[in-house]
Amino acid sequence: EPRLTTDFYSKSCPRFHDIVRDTISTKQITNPTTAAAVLRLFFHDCFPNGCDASILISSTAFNSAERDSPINLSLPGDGFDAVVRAKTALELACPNTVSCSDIISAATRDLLVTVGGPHYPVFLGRRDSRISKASLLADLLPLPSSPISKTIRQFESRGFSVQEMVALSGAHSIGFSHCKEFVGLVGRNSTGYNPRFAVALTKACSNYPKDPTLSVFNDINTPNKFDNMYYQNIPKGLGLLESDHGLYSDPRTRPFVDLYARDQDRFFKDFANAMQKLSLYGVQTGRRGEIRRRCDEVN
Ligand code: HEM
Ligand SMILES: [Ca+2]
Repeated sequence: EPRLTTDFYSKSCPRFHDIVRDTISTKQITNPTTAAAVLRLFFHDCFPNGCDASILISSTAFNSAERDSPINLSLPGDGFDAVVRAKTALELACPNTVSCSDIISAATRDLLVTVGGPHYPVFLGRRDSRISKASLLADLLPLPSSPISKTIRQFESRGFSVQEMVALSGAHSIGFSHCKEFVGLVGRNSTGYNPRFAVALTKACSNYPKDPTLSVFNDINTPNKFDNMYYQNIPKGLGLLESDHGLYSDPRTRPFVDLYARDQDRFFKDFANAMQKLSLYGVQTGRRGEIRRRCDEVN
């Protein structure tokens, strides 16, 4: 099995990195929600069944694809659009050469850097899947309402430690969540929400049954900056999702929340390593898979 390398396109597409960086930074400037959109797209592509761009395939009359499974319906169009733009530019420069899955990984890293996150090397040479089925996705991604033990098991079964899970959750330092993902639990006493924050959230979401697009920043203090504020918020009851609070009520995860809250360098280091590890999870190389011509359909 060939291994991924950082210089995979150095001969076949020498401008690969420049083209990805240029397209996504233009997109991020016109639409600042792009970074979070692509980061979540990356997670939802890689975590269930490996980084193979299966998330980008559109459904057909004969196949309901991953992106149409309920958990993926809230993935913002800007994430898909950013990848498609980079693919279009890359097909002009180096036709039939660059996989959509490599674009997702490189774009995620570049966008993280534009919002203040750590830089890490991106290994390349992934091939794209020929299969994308909504039905195969059931229960493979964590839900905010999942018991933390279940989420830990999901990460451990893919080789990720509890510490890596907590570090990756720092992705919620940027982006937003729709009201329906958290509002049901906000008013209950048993949960970890700061009472004033709970009142503000209830108010912000009061019209959500009529307006399902209503949403709230994941990190109320620095919503557009990738930093360790997410971990500083949680002990104060300012985490948005029940799964964010959950990291503080469980003795297995709590020490890492405290560690990352006081040490941003340590968070960046562990996050970068865990992102690299996730970007290699379940990849297809060599003769497996294909280089998709269009990211939204198999060749
Ligand atoms: C650990 C369990 C996790 C749970 C339960 C969870 C759940 C969620 C939910 C419910 C949303 C809101 C989606 C919406 O309403 O549109 C969200 C947003 C987000 N998640 Fe997670 N997530 C988890 C881990 C991760 C990881 C590991 C990453 C990336 C490495 C990630 C990246 C994101 C990003 C960037 C957003 C914001 C998306 C946007 O602004 O468009 N999440 N997550
Ligand atoms: Ca932040």
